[in-house]
Amino acid sequence: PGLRVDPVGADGPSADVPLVPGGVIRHKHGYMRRYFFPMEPVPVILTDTNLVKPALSWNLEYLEKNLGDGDFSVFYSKDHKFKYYDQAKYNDKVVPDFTPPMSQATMKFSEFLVKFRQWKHGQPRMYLQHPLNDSVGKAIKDDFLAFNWKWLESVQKEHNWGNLSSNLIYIGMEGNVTPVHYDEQENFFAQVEGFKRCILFPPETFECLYPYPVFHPHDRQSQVDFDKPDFESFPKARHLRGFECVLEPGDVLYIPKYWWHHVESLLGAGHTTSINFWYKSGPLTQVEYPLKPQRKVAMIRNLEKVVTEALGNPFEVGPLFEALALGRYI
Ligand SMILES: O=C(O)C(=O)C[C@H](CCCc1ccccc1)C(=O)O
Ligand SMILES: [Zn+2]
Repeated sequence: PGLRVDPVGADGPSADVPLVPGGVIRHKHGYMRRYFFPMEPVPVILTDTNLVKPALSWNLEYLEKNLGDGDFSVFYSKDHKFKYYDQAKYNDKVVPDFTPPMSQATMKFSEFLVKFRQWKHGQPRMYLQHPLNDSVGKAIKDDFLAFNWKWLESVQKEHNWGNLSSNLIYIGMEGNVTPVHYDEQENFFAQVEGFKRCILFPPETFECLYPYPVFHPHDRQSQVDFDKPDFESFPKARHLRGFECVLEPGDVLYIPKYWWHHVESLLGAGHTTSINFWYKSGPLTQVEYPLKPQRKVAMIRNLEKVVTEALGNPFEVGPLFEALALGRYI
């Protein structure tokens, strides 16, 4: 459905779409940021699961009235990117000069809403990301219980997944971006309000997305900046090809474990609300050959951990793998 029109054409960006450096692409519901790689449609979006049907009434007023008086985690970013970092790895100080790219605050939902509504372009953007837990009000609890758990449990059983680990609710500003990363859990991503573009890459794209070392706070995130790609440092990023879709309220996207995904809230389309369902993986299945890319990524992660631990210094890992491979394996 997205129309690729040149933003300076007749339909140029409307007043509320800030001049985006790389340009924007018109979509029927708003604008998408333009990136350097080709994309094709995600083949399957689940539109009839009724997974979060009761939540389709969760507009901000309803949430303010019913979310209860708990504290919520809100992230701030000076730009549009909310690049996740692992606080524990940050505390380990393995990467001495790491500066967190976003700050975090906790606040009541009503306080969040006030700040969220008075936001102006140029101010730090906000992204509420919080686990749905039993601190919420009764109406939300009832809605939550009325999610289509029957369907979820049938999929979980059919694919031998582990337990549901968490449901997070995400409330983002239009234009917010979660940069490309992978998670180590299966994920059913449900869109509740607004329009979210998801760009997916299969696990074997590891070689073109150059994830940070596992001990880095940005473990599982790509070093490639989609807004300003550094092809000198990351030459294979030139070969990126993604799958994209724009999720509408009620849509569910299956994001398989180890699949890379970039998520952005459409510009000019208002705030977004999403709920994800992360599942731990089930019991390790029989190793089958040829090895699936997911298995190779897991192997690489284990090798990095073992070798870093054994060397006692992450900066010796590169030289060791060079000595092992150069002129011998490559
Ligand atoms: O559901 C998912 O997996 C997503 O990535 C959804 C994404 C926010 C996730 C925040 C995050 C980013 C990196 C590591 C852990 C958590 C969005 O909707 O913006
Ligand atoms: Zn994710």
